[in-house]
Amino acid sequence: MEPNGWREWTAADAAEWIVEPGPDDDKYARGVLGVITGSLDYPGAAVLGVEAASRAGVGMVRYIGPRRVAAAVLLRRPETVRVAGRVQAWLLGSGMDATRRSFVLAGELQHALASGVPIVLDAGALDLVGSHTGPTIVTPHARELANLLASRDLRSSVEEVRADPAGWAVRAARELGTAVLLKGAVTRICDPEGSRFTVTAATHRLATAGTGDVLGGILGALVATNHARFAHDRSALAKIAASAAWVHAEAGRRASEAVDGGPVTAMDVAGAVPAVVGGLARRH
Ligand SMILES: NC(=O)C1=CN([C@@H]2O[C@H](COP(=O)(O)OP(=O)(O)OC[C@H]3O[C@@H](n4cnc5c(N)ncnc54)[C@H](OP(=O)(O)O)[C@@H]3O)[C@@H](O)[C@H]2O)[C@@H](O)CC1
Ligand SMILES: Nc1ncnc2c1ncn2[C@@H]1O[C@H](COP(=O)(O)OP(=O)(O)O)[C@@H](O)[C@H]1O
Repeated sequence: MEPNGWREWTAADAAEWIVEPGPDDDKYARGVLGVITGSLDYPGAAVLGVEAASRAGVGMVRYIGPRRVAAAVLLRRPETVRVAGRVQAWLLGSGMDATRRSFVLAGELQHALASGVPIVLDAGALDLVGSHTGPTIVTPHARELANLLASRDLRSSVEEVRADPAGWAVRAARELGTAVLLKGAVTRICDPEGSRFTVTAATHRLATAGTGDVLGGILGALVATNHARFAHDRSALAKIAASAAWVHAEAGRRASEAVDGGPVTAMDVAGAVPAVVGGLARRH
């Protein structure tokens, strides 16, 4: 246990948030994840997030985004659905630039935020925190958190956030009124209710482009598949986020182990996710 109530999330904890499909389940009952990510500048973020969500186990992924980005997503994951419809959770913002948001995209994001379902806000959608209506988690790295807080008149710099990530994550959760997942070698997850969890990465090889987009996909999938539990547990989102970070860290470790401790790509991490999820499910 770290000071001030921070607790390292374990495999046993994460296993509680892996939902196994049953005989009465269909794709809708398991949970549908809506994804609005990627851009013409960063199409890969959409591909990686959808790949990771699909690999983490979800009923269906609906992808909304530019036609050319959607084509790249479908090339990799042809089971992705492009038709709008009901979802149990949204993943918004990876690979987007908040300063270059089209009118159409702004409308789609607002529609998702007004839906009342749980939301994961990443990268280029972090500025939209506050217009959410359902349980929401923001998933910044240190620079993104510093920028987000500065835009809310909470003076902070990336140096300050790096010097005291725990303190700034808690401050952000209080200020924003949402759960916070602050990425780093130690990922910190907290919420306004007082949840405080850490996930310590087993390999620093995760510090490579796109692994955060993979984390977003894993988290989106776990939120969608745990949708029925939000009504009974006010800290559900923080616990799900810690579980997603644990799955991500373990997938990174296994992907690197598979190449004798060598380098991993973001797609390698996504590829290792099914075995990690399977291993957790075996603990049930
Ligand atoms: N494949 C994909 O589609 C991927 C898509 N991705 C998507 O990209 C989006 C942007 O997210 P991000 O976290 O990369 O950028 P961000 O927080 O805006 O910080 C940028 C700052 O970094 C700094 N900087 C730049 N170069 C540097 C250097 N050599 N050495 C040191 N510093 C350097 C630079 O600061 P400066 O040059 O001013 O010092 C700049 O201000 C986001 O939507 C994400 O999802 C990513 O996941 C990657 C894979
Ligand atoms: N030094 C490190 N050691 C282990 N994991 C790290 C390290 N630095 C970053 N990570 C992890 O890698 C991921 C990077 O995410 P992010 O910063 O959003 O990058 P990107 O936008 O390129 O996907 C996060 O899950 C973070 O926790």
